[in-house]
Amino acid sequence: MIEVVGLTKRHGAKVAISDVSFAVAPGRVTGFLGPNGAGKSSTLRILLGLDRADAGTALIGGLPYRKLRDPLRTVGSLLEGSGAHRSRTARAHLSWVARSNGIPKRRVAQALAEVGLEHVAGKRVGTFSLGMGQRLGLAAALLGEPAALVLDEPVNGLDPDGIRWMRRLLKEYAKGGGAVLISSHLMSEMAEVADDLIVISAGRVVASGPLAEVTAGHTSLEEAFFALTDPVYRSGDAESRS
Ligand SMILES: Nc1ncnc2c1ncn2[C@@H]1O[C@H](COP(=O)(O)OP(=O)(O)OP(=O)(O)O)[C@@H](O)[C@H]1O
Repeated sequence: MIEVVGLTKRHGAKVAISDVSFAVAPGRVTGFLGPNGAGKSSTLRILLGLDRADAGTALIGGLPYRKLRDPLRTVGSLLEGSGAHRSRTARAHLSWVARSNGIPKRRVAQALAEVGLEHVAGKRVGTFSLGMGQRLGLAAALLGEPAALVLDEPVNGLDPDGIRWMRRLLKEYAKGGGAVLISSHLMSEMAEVADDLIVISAGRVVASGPLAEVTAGHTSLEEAFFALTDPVYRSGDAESRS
């Protein structure tokens, strides 16, 4: 469903990502895991047509985002908050998104219910907590009933109940055949929700595959992660030092 091949992006002399390749399959939750600054947002911004790569391709359903006819019907996304205007109500915001993307009006109430915001549909977005804003952003992502979801740090700002709810929603979405790509720097989160994992460090993919495969030979995802991302381990110096 999502295919990224050889993606490279520089900001001046700084290489944000280098030769990043991975695939996201339908019916699976794929976790994009890496420390802050590893290149997750840079990759997702290119995938969603918000930035251009210096090399490589990023395809969703076989097309680059900018070539999709009805993007929100193919891929729903959440990057840094809901993007809604503070003076708009949640319902007005989603109605506007629906109208401008050829999505039937009935989906507005449905999406609000799917994220548990139906009781605050008439409230201004400016009064929302961080968690409510995340839910609204997710409602916009779900609006077009897309085949793929791409979410950058979706549990940010959610309380423990909200985190559990988000996990369930993403798992259900994948169970229904959706391809879900979520980024996070939280290992515990990924261990709970991901079927497949892509680990990125310093702009490069250092491991990818089913969660069990990536963690094989390690006692936990945390241990696997440090073994994969610590340059000392990676170069094999860990053994030669002992
Ligand atoms: N517009 C920019 N100009 C200069 N450098 C940038 C720009 N955007 C990203 N970078 C650099 O590229 C690298 C990757 O950043 P990116 O935001 O993609 O990482 P990330 O994994 O999403 O981390 P975070 O979770 O902190 O956002 C970082 O070193 C960052 O400083």
